[in-house]
Amino acid sequence: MRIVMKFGGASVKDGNSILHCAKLVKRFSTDNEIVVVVSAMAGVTDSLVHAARKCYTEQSPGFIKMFIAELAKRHYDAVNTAVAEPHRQRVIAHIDRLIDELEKVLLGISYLGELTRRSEDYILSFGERLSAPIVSAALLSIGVDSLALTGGDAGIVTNRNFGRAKPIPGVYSIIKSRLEPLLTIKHTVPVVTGFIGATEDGNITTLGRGGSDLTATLIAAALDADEVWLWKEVDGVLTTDPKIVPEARVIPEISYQEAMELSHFGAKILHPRALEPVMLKKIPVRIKNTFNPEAPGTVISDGCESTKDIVKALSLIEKVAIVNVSGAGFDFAEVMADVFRRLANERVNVIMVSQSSSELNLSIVVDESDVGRAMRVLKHMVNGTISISKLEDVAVVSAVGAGMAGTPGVAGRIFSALGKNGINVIMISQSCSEYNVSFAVSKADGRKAVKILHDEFRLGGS
Ligand SMILES: Nc1ncnc2c1ncn2[C@@H]1O[C@H](COP(=O)(O)OP(=O)(O)O)[C@@H](O)[C@H]1O
Ligand SMILES: N[C@@H](CC(=O)OP(=O)(O)O)C(=O)O
Repeated sequence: MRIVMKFGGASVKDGNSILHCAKLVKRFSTDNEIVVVVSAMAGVTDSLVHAARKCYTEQSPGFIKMFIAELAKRHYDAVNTAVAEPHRQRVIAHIDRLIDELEKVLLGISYLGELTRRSEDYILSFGERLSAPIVSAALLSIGVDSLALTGGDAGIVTNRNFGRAKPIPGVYSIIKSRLEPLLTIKHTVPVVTGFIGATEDGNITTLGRGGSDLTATLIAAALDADEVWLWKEVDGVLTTDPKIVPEARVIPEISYQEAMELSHFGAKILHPRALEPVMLKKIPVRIKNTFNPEAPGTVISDGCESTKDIVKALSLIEKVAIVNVSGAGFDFAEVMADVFRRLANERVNVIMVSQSSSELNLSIVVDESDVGRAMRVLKHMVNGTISISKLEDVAVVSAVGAGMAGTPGVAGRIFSALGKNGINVIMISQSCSEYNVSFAVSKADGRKAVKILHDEFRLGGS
């Protein structure tokens, strides 16, 4: 079989975990062709975001020194645990070069007081650029031939939408031309940096937070892989985030459509766009636990849509806000078109929409970090008839399941359970596919709402 295996940040959090991942790859590489995709070590991307923004707002040479020393130490420690000589020397020299480059970039940001999306992507790329060579060297240390590549080296060519870049048309043939010979001629295991790509002229881009899943599925589609295995710190796709409901259970099978709904509505188990490339080619995606590899995990595929479960899983997005456009006495379609054109031009990610048209009232859920920009672009529309307002500290809960389609009374059960427990619903949305009912509540009620519905639909069993 040809398998693309992605190891997330929690799976490569330290040297012991990296060695464990390398041994997993070795175990499966004897009978299979494997491409490995890795994320940055857990927490590294967040720390790079923080460092970039701190350097932008203040000149902080002391902070940079400390940050760089900690980052270097974490990676050296991992190398010392996971990599044997003679590979250790080589990978340490590579890390030294990257760390030196990162320090210079951060100093540059700090002195110039300028941080563009492009330079931010460049800084964020260091997480994966540091982890991939360590994983590759760990493989070499246990006798598995391997080569580390950046996303750009592997042919992940994207547009220039820094921060949320999209692969260009024709990307599959570029990826195939770069990776196929490594598998079929060199018989090596490529270790590709997740999350990052490059523009046609070589500038580093990122695919959006959590984007390593997307790197894996893009490569799988390009190489016509038999399966994608996403190694995570959980046993599979669960009925909800176990950090919210510890009794959440593994879902053995879930359809592409259901998994897409869940990830779009905040389930951090999967990047929201990750399934697009594999869905068309019907390549199954397995979610497996790095630290419990014998567990069967979850298979995401076509053809498991018929299910007796009405609600299969619940998701929660906590950091969102609602923007309201309201008024009367104008062409409804024209105003809608204008609102969404303005938001699209500003690259505001629209999470959910609800509207009434008797008198215009359009409610749009956006990410908390996008609300300022959304208000700024929409305020130009305010006149005698249109007004714009925002509501912050909101959470969105989604109930997902293909079995909801055509089953009467599901929405009734959801909202009466919430009502009985005193939870006020601010906004509701359900598409015609009936795969999902989503609603907004105050942020303070979000987790409680998930727990109530998990009990109501007996998702924890019994
Ligand atoms: N429905 C869900 N099923 C499983 N995990 C979920 C779900 N919703 C949210 N999560 C969270 O997603 C995380 C996924 O695991 P993680 O190893 O962090 O993935 P990665 O490193 O690949 O992003 C878990 O920590 C878990 O808390
Ligand atoms: N390191 C990137 C990409 C990624 O996918 O990471 P993870 O697999 O740990 O979610 C991020 O934190 O966004």
